Amino acid sequence: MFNLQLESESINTAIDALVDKGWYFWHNAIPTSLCDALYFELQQRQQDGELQQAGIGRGQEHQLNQRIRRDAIHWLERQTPAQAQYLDLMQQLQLELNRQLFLGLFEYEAHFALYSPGDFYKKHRDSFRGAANRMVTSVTYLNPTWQADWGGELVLYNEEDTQELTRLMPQCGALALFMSEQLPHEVLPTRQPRASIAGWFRCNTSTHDLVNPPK
Ligand SMILES: O=C(O)CCC(=O)C(=O)O
Ligand SMILES: [Fe+2]
Repeated sequence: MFNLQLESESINTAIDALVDKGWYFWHNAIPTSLCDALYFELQQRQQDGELQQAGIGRGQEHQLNQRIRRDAIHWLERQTPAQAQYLDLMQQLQLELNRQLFLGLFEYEAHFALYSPGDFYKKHRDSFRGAANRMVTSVTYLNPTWQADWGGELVLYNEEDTQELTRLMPQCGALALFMSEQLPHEVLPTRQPRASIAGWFRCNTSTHDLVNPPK
């Protein structure tokens, strides 16, 4: 697995969709071999007790809230070749987003997420009060197979939150992209362990008198 690249034509399709409708579901975006390696790593980290309960908010506002989200996470920091390859692919996407949308994205952050049976993430937007610097959300799904009756769909709603836009099954190698502040979304309760990498392309808001929040 060397020099993996996202297909440039598909990147253009994805960016066009983000502009037109605020979201895109990219089937088979991430090569299966890389997904397998990431899936294995996530399972290993769970067995070794290296996942942490996910929280809501950052810094002082950070609080565990089991009623809203129940996944367990681990931040990616290029600890393994698989993590580095995944982050390289997202960097490729970031360069194109910058070039085509002039978003001024300067950073990408991502964590593994494991939803155990019964886990969910209630409807929310991916930005925090006073730190609206997440521009585009990415979620890659790692389970080798997913069946329709296993639940765990990602549901996207329109900006006004009056209507469901789509319901996406966490299929292996698929990459969901959407505008972070715009679209409310939720993860429906899953019946099987559900493995993913959630990430955010962020822009620098420090120039607007906001201090960039710590992880
Ligand atoms: O896993 C997903 O499909 C979405 C996760 C999510 O909304 C989040 O982590 O903010
Ligand atoms: Fe989210």
